[in-house]
Amino acid sequence: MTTAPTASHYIDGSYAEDAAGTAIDIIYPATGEIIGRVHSATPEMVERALASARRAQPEWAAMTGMERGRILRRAADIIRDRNRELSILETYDTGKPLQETLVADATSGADALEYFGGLAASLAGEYIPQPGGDFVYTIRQALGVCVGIGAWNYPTQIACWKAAPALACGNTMVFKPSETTPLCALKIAEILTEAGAPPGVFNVVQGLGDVGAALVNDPRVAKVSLTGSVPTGRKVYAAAAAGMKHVTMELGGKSPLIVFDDATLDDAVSGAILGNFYSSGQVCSNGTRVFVQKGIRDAFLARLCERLSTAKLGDPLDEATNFGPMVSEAQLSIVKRYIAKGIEEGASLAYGGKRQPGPGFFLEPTVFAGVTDEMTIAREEIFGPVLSLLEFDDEEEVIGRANATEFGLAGGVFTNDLTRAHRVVARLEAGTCYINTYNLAPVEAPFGGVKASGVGRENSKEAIAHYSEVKTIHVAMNGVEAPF
Ligand SMILES: NC(=O)c1ccc[n+]([C@@H]2O[C@H](COP(=O)([O-])OP(=O)(O)OC[C@H]3O[C@@H](n4cnc5c(N)ncnc54)[C@H](O)[C@@H]3O)[C@@H](O)[C@H]2O)c1
Ligand SMILES: C[N+](C)(C)CCCC=O
Repeated sequence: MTTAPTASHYIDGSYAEDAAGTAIDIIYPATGEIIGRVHSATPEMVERALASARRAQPEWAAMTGMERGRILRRAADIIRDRNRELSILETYDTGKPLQETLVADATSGADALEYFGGLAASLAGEYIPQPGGDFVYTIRQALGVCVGIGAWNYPTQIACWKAAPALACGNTMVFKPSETTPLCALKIAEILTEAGAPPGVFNVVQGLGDVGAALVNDPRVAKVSLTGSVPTGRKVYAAAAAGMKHVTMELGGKSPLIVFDDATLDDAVSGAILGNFYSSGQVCSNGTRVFVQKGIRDAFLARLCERLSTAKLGDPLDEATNFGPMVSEAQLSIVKRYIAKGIEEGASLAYGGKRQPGPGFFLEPTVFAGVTDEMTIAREEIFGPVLSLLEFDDEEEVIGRANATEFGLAGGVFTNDLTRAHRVVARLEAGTCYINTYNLAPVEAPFGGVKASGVGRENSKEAIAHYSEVKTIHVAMNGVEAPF
């Protein structure tokens, strides 16, 4: 399978190239080898993409929801048919194990296209009766040209989670993938064209933050949806506000996962594994602050370390591998610095912590015990396979500590006392909470954060409100009275 893309960008229904743009190497995280190259979009490419999206939008919005939905659902079918090929590409782009990408990436993208394709025909307004037979009705209209900007951990999923609701509502999109993972969004663009999306409906341009900023600042853009870190979110939100644009911000987290004494031990350990080591820990919603009640603490730590010793690190294309490399040397270095900081500040390294010898960006799953709330590893998003274990005594205490963060993406609780479970999640300051499970994100359910972790929601019917506007129309049936 060739991984090198046909060209860097996808504009107006076909691939486009401008070699004048700065070259960006595509590096396979498992070997460190360069497997392709794209060029950052020049101002001319950005202009072509925005002009194409602008041109295509009225015609796309004028199609019925049924017609748009049919195209999105066809794209979902094509993605499912090519799941293996797309999953391999996702693995080359990110390094995530094929075992994982086969079930979590293109499939999640297909779910989004199928779900919003199904909703597209039902996007309707309201009829509101008024005195004397007058009435008001509302219609739901597209915003116009939307910009999507992606992070590197879920390149296919992020492209689809943004494109599907945007396109279902009659918007067009210019999407900029992360510079670290430029491959997968191009395939989604190609597939949407194959499914019947007119030229310009979904465009992809490559580049770093400057290209993202050029898109966000363009006056033709009505909405910006970013998946990325909080610092980038602050910049993008501010730039969008200057243009009074709509935003969706899917940002970082430092989520609490609370394990009470009465939890089923192996389920709680499974939750901690899913919430810390899936995608080598590079997941926004990860429950990286694992608060364990004192009575179960030793058993939890022992069982966690025992189960981590069975993780299979290695070639991500081998379907037996369940723990892959970090996405890049740069991200690995960031995480190694956090590990060093954890040791320096007095946390006890209970498992892992070392880079694997050989090529690629492999880092062992890492567990710190004896972590306190003030330590850097308990406060900052690490975005790597590092779990911090903190101890607690009682419910009231742990809720206060869990909420003592600027982030608010997710939170979880493991307990067999379901009354307590509901009581605790009701008080967690988080957009998505889990009871006796962790890190699920089906397309039918809203996903997003509160506090610094984000604005708006992706997925579910909630996303429709973030990609459309309501127009109110007042109709008089009995003439018009005026004071003079
Ligand atoms: N909440 C979620 O759903 C979610 C999902 C995945 C990742 N994330 C977060 O993403 C982060 C990791 O991804 P990352 O390192 O790619 O994030 P990042 O913030 O460095 O970059 C995200 C994207 O923004 C672009 N960008 C950077 N500066 C910009 C600017 N000034 N204007 C416009 N665009 C700009 C980048 O090129 C990239 O495409 C983590 O914080 C993680 O928690 C959040
Ligand atoms: C589907 N997951 C695993 C919750 C990932 C959502 C996107 C965050 O990084």
